[in-house]
Amino acid sequence: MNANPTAGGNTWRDLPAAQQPEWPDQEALRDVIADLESYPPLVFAGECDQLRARMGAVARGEAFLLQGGDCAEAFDAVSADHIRNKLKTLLQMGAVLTYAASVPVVKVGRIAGQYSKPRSKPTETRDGVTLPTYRGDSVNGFEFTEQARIPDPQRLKRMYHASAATLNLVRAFTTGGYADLRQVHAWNQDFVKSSPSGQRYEALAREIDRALNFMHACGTDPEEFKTVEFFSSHEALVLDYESALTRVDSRTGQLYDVSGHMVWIGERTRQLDGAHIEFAARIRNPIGVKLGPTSTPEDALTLIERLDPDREPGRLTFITRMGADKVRDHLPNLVEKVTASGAQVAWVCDPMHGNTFEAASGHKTRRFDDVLDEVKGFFEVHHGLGTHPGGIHVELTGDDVTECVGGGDEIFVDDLHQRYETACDPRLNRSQSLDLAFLVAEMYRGQ
Ligand SMILES: O=C[C@H](O)[C@H](O)COP(=O)(O)O
Ligand SMILES: C=C(OP(=O)(O)O)C(=O)O
Repeated sequence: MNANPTAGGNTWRDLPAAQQPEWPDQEALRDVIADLESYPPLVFAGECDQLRARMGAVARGEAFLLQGGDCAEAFDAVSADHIRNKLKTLLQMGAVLTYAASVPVVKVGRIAGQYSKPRSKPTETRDGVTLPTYRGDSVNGFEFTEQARIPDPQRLKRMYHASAATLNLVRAFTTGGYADLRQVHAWNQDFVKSSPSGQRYEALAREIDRALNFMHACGTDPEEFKTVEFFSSHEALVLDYESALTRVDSRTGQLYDVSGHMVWIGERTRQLDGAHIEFAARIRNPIGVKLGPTSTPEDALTLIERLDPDREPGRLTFITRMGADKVRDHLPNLVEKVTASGAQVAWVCDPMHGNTFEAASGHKTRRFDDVLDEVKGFFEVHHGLGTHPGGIHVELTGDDVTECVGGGDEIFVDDLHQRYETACDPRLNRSQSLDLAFLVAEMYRGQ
């Protein structure tokens, strides 16, 4: 695999690129880019192809996507505990969803690269002091000081190393026996037994138990339970980083962004004539595009033309994030028109980003019920149209934070300050995430 910026990975440079850091020292940036171009890939292009094939199954209605993780990963959270808790939560959710959906669940983390954030405003003001906004650990520091908020390109190298360390541990856990399905099920049984909210899922957990015993009795090779396929993803936001990690695949001569298996383009950077779509069009990774409530069917069709000209199921995923109050009105027209065009995209619901509000305490938060309601609306719309509700994309953590309100072990607005640890948007905590998985599972079975 060769770094070859002349092969087409840099064509975005001629176009307007939204949400890019204003690096104060261009020479330092150039040095960093040169270093990044010399680093080994974080993922292998063949793995990206594998994920594209899995996403093809999602697009055809034969699999379900579970994509989740932090809103913003942080360098100081690259620890065994944080990574393990997050992975454990995702695997537990995956086990419940697999049983309920009776189709393979493709598991993709917002992990090992989710270090850059698009922001609504370029500056932030506190107590009369105005500073540049925090744009993720890949760009500047969270601390509210003038020095910390200066974009520093050296952070792009820290992002690479933090991603490598995270991915290394994820690979070790998922292939080394930690993620054994029987172990994952035992964790779910613990959740059901020990948490007040878990108890309502006892019947489902018992059914899963019986299914595992049945497979065991039938002589299923226990080795098959031992490993799990898991992929990484992040928003391809800072294009200097993404293009420095874009390489020509020696097998095929095509370009891959080897910073992660899947990358997505966000709601704020999906301009049809902008740099991000141009960048995404050049690489062979599976691509996601966020679609908010202002997206039109024409936008969606143009995105398909640009990003999936060959109409290859699995290449393009639309991650809709309408808001619970809008999903039932806005989504049908998009899905109808795209389906009528003959394109086979995967449809995935992000029930987080359209449901954010500010509590009186000043904390950005989301109501668990709104999150659940958006997923419900998403399922309803797809059932109504006979299309496949392909998955969920969720901001979550495996830690017991207090960032979103509601859930079975209810968090109240007054609790938010207790463990509000996100660097950007509020995440579901461990128990809220498991709640969501069980409730989506019930939804799936209620179809
Ligand atoms: O995660 C998404 C965005 O980066 C985030 O919602 C932006 O937050 P802001 O509106 O506080 O800038
Ligand atoms: C920025 C994000 O979402 P959106 O682009 O949908 O606002 C995100 O998922 O981190």
